[in-house]
Amino acid sequence: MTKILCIGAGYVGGPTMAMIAKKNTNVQVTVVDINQQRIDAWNSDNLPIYEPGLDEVVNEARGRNLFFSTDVEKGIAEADIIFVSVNTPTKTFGHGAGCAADLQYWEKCARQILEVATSDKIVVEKSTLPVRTAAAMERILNSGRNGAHFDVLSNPEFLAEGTAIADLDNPDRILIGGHSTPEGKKAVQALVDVYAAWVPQEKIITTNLWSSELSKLTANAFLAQRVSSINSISALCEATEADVGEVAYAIGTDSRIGPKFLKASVGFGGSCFKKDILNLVYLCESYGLHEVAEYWRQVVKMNEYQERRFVDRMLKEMFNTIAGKRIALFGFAFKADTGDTRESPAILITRELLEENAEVVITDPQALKHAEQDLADVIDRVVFEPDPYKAAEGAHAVALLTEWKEYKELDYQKIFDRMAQPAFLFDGRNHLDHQELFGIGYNVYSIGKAPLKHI
Ligand SMILES: NC(=O)C1=CN([C@@H]2O[C@H](COP(=O)(O)OP(=O)(O)OC[C@H]3O[C@@H](n4cnc5c(N)ncnc54)[C@H](O)[C@@H]3O)[C@@H](O)[C@H]2O)C=CC1
Ligand SMILES: O=C(O)[C@H]1O[C@H](OP(=O)(O)OP(=O)(O)OC[C@H]2O[C@@H](n3ccc(=O)[nH]c3=O)[C@H](O)[C@@H]2O)[C@H](O)[C@@H](O)[C@@H]1O
Repeated sequence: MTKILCIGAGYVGGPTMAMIAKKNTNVQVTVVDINQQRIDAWNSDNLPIYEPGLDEVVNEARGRNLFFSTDVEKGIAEADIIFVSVNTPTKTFGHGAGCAADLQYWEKCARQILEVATSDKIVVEKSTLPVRTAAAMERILNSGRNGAHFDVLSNPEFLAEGTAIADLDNPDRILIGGHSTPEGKKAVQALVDVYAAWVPQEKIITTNLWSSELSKLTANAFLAQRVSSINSISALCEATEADVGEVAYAIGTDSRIGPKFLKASVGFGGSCFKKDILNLVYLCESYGLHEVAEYWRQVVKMNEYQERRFVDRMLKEMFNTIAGKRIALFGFAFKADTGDTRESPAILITRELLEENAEVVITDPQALKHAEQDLADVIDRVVFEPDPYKAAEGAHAVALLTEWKEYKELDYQKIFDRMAQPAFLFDGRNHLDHQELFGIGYNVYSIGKAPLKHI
């Protein structure tokens, strides 16, 4: 029986391995992590991440051919294929701080594999990494003296949070990068076989290692660029009374542009877009490609502009002062259907509102625990309220920051009746029915559209 190990039981490692185990009943899959609490949660009914459909997949495979453990060494010793899916955050210190990828967790794993392994292994980069990381990994792994041989593959993950299970079940493609040597090809084929259990062969793309590594950074950069592009146009729409939704629809019907990822918003968040673009920027800089670096850096700059612009607009429209005013933030997660708040625009927006001495109340159906951690240093200045009606009680403004479905279904008349007047609603996701809200009496401000105001 083939044994697969995954090091790192996070947003990628957990769901991805659960799907591999579900689809390959003849393969034993173990997911390990140094975080005991996380592993305990994976072994409980209360999984450590919120992801629609995840419970069912885990329940089907866990205990059968899917196991979660903190015994990293045992896992390494027994495995034939080792996925490494540890975090690769932006470096916060030393050379490349604020831009380069921090590879310390990855390298620690490589060294631990080298230390423990006594038989040949295929080591798969699942984490998102700078181009040519595999070369460094190969050098570390194959520096051992116990005769074990390691083939390094790149197999980046393209799932999006909130739709991880659907993305894993029916991926647009699986990308596997490897060497074209006989051993390299054999390793690639072993990984192709794992995915071929449910993914059609024509969707499994094999490339050289460097193309695979670079494709992951490029895919995220292109996706984020689309969001920044439409957000830049949203600013122009607000200045000209064009409607960004109409513009996005009109351009998206061009089959060369396509309709996806053109939703103007308060800004993109998530653990990866910013990190991966900065990683790309750093790589370009280190190869002396300064113009290319600057081109991509602008995508991140535009996103920061969009986040700040949202707060500036709130301030301006609420008579240039929000000091002492209660502002209810509807949603803190970086997108709907996840409890994840990493790089959520809500973090910067909360902090900017606090700078203006506003009284901030945060509500979110899944992300309040993470919100409390993100705002630990200002926790006594923020109220966390699971009930959106209570959050909005006495508020001068509601700002919708996450497009949770439940926010469409609230009774906005009831909310309006309990708010301070004039009542403001800032829809950072263009998620609600603005005409209806205006009819109730709200002053409605959305992204890239003319405001609907009574005052
Ligand atoms: N979150 C997402 O939607 C996506 C993330 N990625 C990439 O996947 C990688 C992982 O991301 P996430 O799962 O979000 O990170 P995460 O932070 O949720 O999980 C990483 C896990 O690795 C564990 N870990 C770190 N060092 C370890 C070690 N030496 N031994 C055992 N466990 C160790 C940590 O304790 C943590 O639980 C990153 O490179 C990210 O860029 C790629 C596609 C999607
Ligand atoms: O490498 C990663 O981590 C992943 O990053 C993104 O996935 P994710 O960040 O989970 O979520 P997205 O759906 O891409 O949304 C990212 C951000 O962009 C925002 N967004 C997205 C689309 C859009 O039209 N407008 C918009 O503002 C979302 O609200 C969210 O804040 C990519 O979509 C995945 O393919 C990739 O695997």
